[in-house]
Amino acid sequence: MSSAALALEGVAGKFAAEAIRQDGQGDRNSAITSYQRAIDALVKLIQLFPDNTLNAVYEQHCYQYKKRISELQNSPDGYHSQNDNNQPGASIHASSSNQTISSNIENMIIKEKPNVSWKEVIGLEEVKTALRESIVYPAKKPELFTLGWPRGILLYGPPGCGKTMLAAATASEINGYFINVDAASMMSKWLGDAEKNVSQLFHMARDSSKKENVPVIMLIDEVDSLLGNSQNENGGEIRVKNQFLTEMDGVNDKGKNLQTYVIAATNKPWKLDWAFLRRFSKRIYIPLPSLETRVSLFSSYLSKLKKDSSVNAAQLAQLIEGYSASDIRDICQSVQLSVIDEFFSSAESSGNKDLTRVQLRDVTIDDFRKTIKKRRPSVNAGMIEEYSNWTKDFSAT
Ligand SMILES: Nc1ncnc2c1ncn2[C@@H]1O[C@H](COP(=O)(O)OP(=O)(O)OP(=O)(O)O)[C@@H](O)[C@H]1O
Repeated sequence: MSSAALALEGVAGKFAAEAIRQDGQGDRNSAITSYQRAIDALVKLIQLFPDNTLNAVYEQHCYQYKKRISELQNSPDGYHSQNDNNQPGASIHASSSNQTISSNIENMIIKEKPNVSWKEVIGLEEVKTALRESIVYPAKKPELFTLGWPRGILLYGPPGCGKTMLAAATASEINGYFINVDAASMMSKWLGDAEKNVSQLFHMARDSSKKENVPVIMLIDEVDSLLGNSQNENGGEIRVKNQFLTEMDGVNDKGKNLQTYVIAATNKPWKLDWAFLRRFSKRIYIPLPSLETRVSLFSSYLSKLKKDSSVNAAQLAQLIEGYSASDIRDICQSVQLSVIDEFFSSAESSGNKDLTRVQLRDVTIDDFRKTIKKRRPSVNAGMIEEYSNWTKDFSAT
């Protein structure tokens, strides 16, 4: 989460805590004002950061605060309808309410049958082979694996190179559910006790797999944030980690009857300790795209662009060594946006309201050069060296 989002979240949390205290003391008017301020801060947070995975949780808080404001405004003493479990604050500090934690967890995870295919993941052929061997084959023919097979797979490497896509494509290949969880959000104070979140999550994955008899792939993104430096109020990182390890042991020991796989993803594998790594017996590096992959990435994006003959995937791929796949996508998008911008500006300045008469101009290689000049790769050379050092010591495919 960005520091601006964190700061805003802090403001909302402060008002909410104040509201709950005032509410508890029977200070109705102050409580209403503080609940309203908490709502305002949360609404702003949701508007400014629409992609934040915690937004569903914030919305739920807003709903509860609004409900409480209307109770306070409408009943003579404002207090008769409450009990401890449905106090508005119970879900913020949800340390004792399993039900709230469970609904929060369900809100923040996406359980879906994904429609990403292997073909859409460009390059990374060795990684796809490793995932086929570790997940796809055992899921399709478990009886062949008399010695068992690994359930925990770690994907590590720079951001934006396909870790999430690969996990989703694997789930799609075995026609399974894909549960995508952001570990940093799971540790957030808004979701209460992180230790319970972890067990709830595994419980839900196992349950879905058993009840519906489908394999489940659980992707835990930013898994390093489970293991330290979190904002967990109780400072319970060790307990969270132990809970996670226990759950992983449960998954690893279940034999061929359990079709639940845990893919952990991280950009900072060096933050993971051995107790953790031991449970992830496959550890696979997802590198920056090679020259060949960059050519394929550009070819794929260029095929959807209106361009002139100066634009050529092989030449562009040479220009952007060190960039990630998502950098490449962003560059192509940004080039397209700049010509679309021109399209609308020229239509407006010529007073031409009929957009069908204006022509979108072709993208040229110069458009790309300008955009690339303004945009640095999102990963630096120092980090790549760190990955390669870590790979020497810990990779396992
Ligand atoms: N190998 C790839 N082939 C095609 N597109 C890719 C590939 N890798 C990344 N992309 C593009 O970049 C976007 C981000 O990729 P993805 O989320 O899989 O990266 P990630 O490695 O999981 O990043 P992070 O570490 O930030 O979570 C994808 O939605 C896709 O558009």
